[in-house]
Amino acid sequence: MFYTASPEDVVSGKTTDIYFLRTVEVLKNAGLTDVKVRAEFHLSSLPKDYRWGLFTGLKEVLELLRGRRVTVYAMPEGTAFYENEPVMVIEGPYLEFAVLETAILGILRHYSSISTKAARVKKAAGGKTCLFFGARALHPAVQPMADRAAYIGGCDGVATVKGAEMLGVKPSGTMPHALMIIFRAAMGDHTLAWLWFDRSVPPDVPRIVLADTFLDEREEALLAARMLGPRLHGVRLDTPGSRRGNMRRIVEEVRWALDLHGYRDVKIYVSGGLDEPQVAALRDVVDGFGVGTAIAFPPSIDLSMDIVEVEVGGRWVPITKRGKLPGFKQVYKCGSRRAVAKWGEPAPCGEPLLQKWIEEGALVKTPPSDSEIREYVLRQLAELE
Ligand SMILES: O=P(O)(O)OC[C@H]1C[C@H](OP(=O)(O)OP(=O)(O)O)[C@H](O)[C@@H]1O
Ligand SMILES: [Zn+2]
Repeated sequence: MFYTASPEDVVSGKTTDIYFLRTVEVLKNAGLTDVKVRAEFHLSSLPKDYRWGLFTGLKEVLELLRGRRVTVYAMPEGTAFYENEPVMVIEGPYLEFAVLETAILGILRHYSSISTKAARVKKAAGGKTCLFFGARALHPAVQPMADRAAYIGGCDGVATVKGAEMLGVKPSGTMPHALMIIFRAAMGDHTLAWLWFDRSVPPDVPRIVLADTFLDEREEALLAARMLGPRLHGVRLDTPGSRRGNMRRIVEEVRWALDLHGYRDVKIYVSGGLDEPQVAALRDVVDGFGVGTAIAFPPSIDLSMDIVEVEVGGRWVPITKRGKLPGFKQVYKCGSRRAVAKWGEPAPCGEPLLQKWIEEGALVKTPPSDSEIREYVLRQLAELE
């Protein structure tokens, strides 16, 4: 048995915090079943050193809310946002979505945390390829959403079959150290693993060999280049921490040696324990990165939901708990600046960001594809600090 919730559990509200079930009971007993609210999703403080967040997870939230008597306004999935900006607003009878608040926040926070970190790593990579290798850090049941979050956040590829299938892309990956270990033990020569890899995998799979298992990276890279010649697409250096020292110098030495021997086309990829600083430090000497744990377990984008208006006697009354800003708000993108204004007031500048996606339970706007969201994110990355 896996300790995972089924889609039915989620849609039926079974994954809710218990106090929402009790809240529903109390409101029903008090005859307050039809009170309509406007509930705003926002965050008060970004993680340390973060200047923006990336709003993702909307596609699944719309799936969850479809058919419920609510109207949903939200920034398009993949929009960069700042502190105290509403990213989404749910309007309708509170009891229509009270037991879904936990799930909605869980979807938005988990997606946005991974996507924001993926975007930061992709930005640190300065245009170089950045593959998400983090499946092994996660419970397999949620792994496809992590792949989607990393992909729409800007990663160029994902490594799992299921994640790639759901995204409609080919899975990206190279080979594990296990392959060379077995060939070394069973046939006395770990480089035979590369030969059998080349003979075995489909022709469209790039021949990227792991060149750090037993020998020095420069040595293994040259052995691979000599063995596979023009069939060798690249080498992956996943150097163990005990040998890592100055990774940049190791990469520069491998690059120099490959070029010296006429293998200028062989690319160099690096993986293993990478985060933003290491990616930024290596981006001018490598052709791409494999990043796992740092994206799979990112700092939390702490979105929260707060009621900001309640309908009383047919009129919307602004109301919030202390520390929040009452009232239904729109966010305007004014060039590189943002403005938040009361919904319905004249636009202070630029373009409104929150759009209507669901009206009274019916989807009124088609969500973009995952690759369109990723392109949208990459366009924004260029102007984000
Ligand atoms: O989570 P990260 O620290 O960013 O690491 C991500 C990489 C590194 C790891 O190497 P190994 O653990 O050696 O695994 P394998 O031999 O199976 O490639 C594996 O290749 C992951 O894809
Ligand atoms: Zn390994």
